[in-house]
Amino acid sequence: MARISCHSHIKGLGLDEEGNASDTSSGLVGQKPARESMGIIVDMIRSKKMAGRAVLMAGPPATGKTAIALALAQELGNKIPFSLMVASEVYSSEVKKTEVLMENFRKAIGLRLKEIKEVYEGEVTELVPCETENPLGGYGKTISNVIVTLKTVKGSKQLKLDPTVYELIQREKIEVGDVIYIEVNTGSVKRQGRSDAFATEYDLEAEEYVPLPKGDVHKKKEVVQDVTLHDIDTANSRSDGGQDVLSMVGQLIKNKKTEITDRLRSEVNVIVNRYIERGVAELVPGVLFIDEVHMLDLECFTYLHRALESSISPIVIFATNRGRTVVRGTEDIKSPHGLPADLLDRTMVIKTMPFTKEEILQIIKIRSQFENVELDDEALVHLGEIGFNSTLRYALQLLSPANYLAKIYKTNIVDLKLIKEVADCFMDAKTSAKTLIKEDEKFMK
Ligand SMILES: Nc1ncnc2c1ncn2[C@@H]1O[C@H](COP(=O)(O)OP(=O)(O)OP(=O)(O)O)[C@@H](O)[C@H]1O
Repeated sequence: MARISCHSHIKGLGLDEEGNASDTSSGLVGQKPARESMGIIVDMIRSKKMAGRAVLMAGPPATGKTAIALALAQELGNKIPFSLMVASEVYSSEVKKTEVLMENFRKAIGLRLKEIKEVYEGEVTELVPCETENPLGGYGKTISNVIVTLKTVKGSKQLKLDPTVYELIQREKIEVGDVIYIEVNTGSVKRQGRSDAFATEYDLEAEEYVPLPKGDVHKKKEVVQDVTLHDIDTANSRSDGGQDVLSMVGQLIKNKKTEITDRLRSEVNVIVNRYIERGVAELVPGVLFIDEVHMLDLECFTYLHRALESSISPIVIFATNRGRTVVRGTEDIKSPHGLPADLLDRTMVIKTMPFTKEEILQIIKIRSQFENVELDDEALVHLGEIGFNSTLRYALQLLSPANYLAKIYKTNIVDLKLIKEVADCFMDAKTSAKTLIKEDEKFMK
């Protein structure tokens, strides 16, 4: 069963070519001004004019701040890094607050490495392993070499390769008809996809089809790899980490937070800067999204202020649903959104507004389709009412239990009676708060 998260229905900002938002598009409903402002930010990020800036998304709970930020990530695609954190993540007993922030900052800064490699590239037209008697005796046979013929638009070439390369070919599951390249220096083999000539007529396929390469089989090729600074830090924190950024990229391992020291980071920065100066690498400032930013304290804000001014800063997007509140880490300094005045001054604020009844109905409809919940009209209208009178989140959360009840009652359609039944089972936050106040009043009497 596929897992569905609360934002899975969001596929992008849903803007047209001129950057205007329609009522409902790409899973997003309403919030047109906020979506259009985000659209401008996407363009500025793409043209690299946004680094070191901060954006604050402010609005009441469940008005789509996180949803719009995730839509921005979808618009940016996977070549621009996007790192998402919730502010309370910084409070760990093992890792310093600033360390957590620094790690997320570096996850949001990408590096595009370009390397000119000498390769053999083409579509495999022949793949024949040659066997010989095992030189150590015994009955088995061993592979002495492998014959691979590669074809390009310009011509074809037969290569006689070492048995170790054959192992790599097997590991990459390469067959005749695949387009591959073999690096001359390292012997590593990379499968780029299946040749266009084998493309089928299916509407949906897992296979990626690539055109027949141009030029000679033996050539110099520019290979591009996208990594983040955090990837390089982690690769380097290994005891056997290499000295060369490019060689380290291939050795990415699991996170080992405590091993990445400030010294290591500054060493990585020096190497990265050298690569940038030589034109081998290009810095790609990405996006760091910090949700519930009012949870950060003064120490974190001071750190953020400094980090935003550094030459390699990503774009930072904050989100909060608080109005005027005390800045954490101070005695009683109140500030809008719980952000210190100087940091607030640096940010551009995007506002999200409460949804109308129509918009709430539309979102519930999209979600019910996404979660495969068949609602009848009355049930949909009633859920809309619930969403409008309590919160959108509460209405969305009732969908799954209602569907579950429907299964118990052996029906496929969730009707008004079922929605009323689940709404009786689970209380929303507002009703719960009112009940508690009443209880308190009774107690005081
Ligand atoms: N404009 C929208 N279109 C479609 N779905 C939306 C929209 N806005 C919010 N949603 C959905 O409503 C739910 C709540 O939204 P979200 O978590 O983004 O709110 P939020 O503003 O970040 O809330 P909070 O301030 O409590 O963190 C999510 O499931 C989200 O996908």
